[in-house]
Amino acid sequence: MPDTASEPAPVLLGNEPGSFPHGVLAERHPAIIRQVRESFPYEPGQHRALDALLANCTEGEIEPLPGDARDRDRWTAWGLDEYVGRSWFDVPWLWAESHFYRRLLDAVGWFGPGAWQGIDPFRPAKTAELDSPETDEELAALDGLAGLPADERGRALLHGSLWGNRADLGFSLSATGTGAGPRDDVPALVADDGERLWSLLPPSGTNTLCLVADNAGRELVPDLLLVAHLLAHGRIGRAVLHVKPYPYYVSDATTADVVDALRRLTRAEGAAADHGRLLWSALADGRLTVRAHPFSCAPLPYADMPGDLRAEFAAATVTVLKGDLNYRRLVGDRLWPPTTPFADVTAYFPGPVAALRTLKSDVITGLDADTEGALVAAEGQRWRTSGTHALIQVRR
Ligand SMILES: O=P(O)(O)OC[C@H]1O[C@](O)(CO)[C@@H](O)[C@@H]1O
Repeated sequence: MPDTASEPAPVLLGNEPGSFPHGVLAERHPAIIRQVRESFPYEPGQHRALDALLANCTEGEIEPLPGDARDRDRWTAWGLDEYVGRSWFDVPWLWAESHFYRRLLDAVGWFGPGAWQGIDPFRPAKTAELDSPETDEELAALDGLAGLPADERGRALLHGSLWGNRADLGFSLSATGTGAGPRDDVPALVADDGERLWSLLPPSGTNTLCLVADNAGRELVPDLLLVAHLLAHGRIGRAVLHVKPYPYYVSDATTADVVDALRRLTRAEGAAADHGRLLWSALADGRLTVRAHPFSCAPLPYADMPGDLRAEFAAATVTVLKGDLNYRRLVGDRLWPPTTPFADVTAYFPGPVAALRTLKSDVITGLDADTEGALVAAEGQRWRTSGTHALIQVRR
């Protein structure tokens, strides 16, 4: 196996029965179709389209997009023509998963025209999570941080944002995703560059943070609290929040989810409402911007990002990417040896970059050999996908 990024490791495919990627395509995608079908009083055409998608994505071949699809050229550029006629299991796993959500939205009428245009099939699950007692408790806990020095509060909020990534609704559909926490003899945090991240954001009031969000609800709320804290304490003067232009990977945040989360914060009490109001006014005066770039739903690694997005990340003091999928796209969706240096695989990224992620897929880089050894000794390879470990990795 290679141990440097100059010899890329194999791209993950979903065609090995028993593997994590295979389970996602063969089991999780059908479960997502079931969940979506149960969440809305869909009409016959939508049910037929969901039946067809279920058959196609489990037993069929990737099909061309209809001639009038508005994003046909985009998907052509993203490799569709190359994969048409092939099994979903034989193309890169990242590509197959991403394309699944494009097709699912088509089946329920998201792209329109028609009465169901823009109706998010995952919205019921997202709003239930936002309205849950757990969210109440997390927001109330913010008041308990009030007495801490600002830096300690910042570190607590960073960890809130990191572990918020466990709250992934797609992940919770999967039996492999549930499980006990890590054993006492292995670290929950398998890499911790937290202090390096803080050192990139001195309280000068002039730094720009690009935060590439992941899930809505119980992940986005702590992400927003962290942004509010950084703005309030001058560690950043401006934040750009990247969300998805359409519903994706079940719970990924869209602009509508940002609005829901901000309304939830401002309706809360105590410190949560203060943070919500700060963000509300930051949106109004331009200190906080929301972006929904098409590439955020691309089936490709960030190494292939277009020039405008590259320029945006290049202009940031640091770009923080949240979550497992963004990590896969950042380092490449490949079976790297775990000790492959994070700095090598992210060398292409146009500026300082940080990953905050709980481990929910086989992809991992930047571990030291002792940590990898301890994880394998304690858990075999389960630590890669169980969602019970996390990391903070930074490349300056
Ligand atoms: O919400 P996250 O952290 O990006 O995770 C998405 C999850 O979905 C998967 O892509 C599987 O569907 C996993 O790789 C990953 O665990």
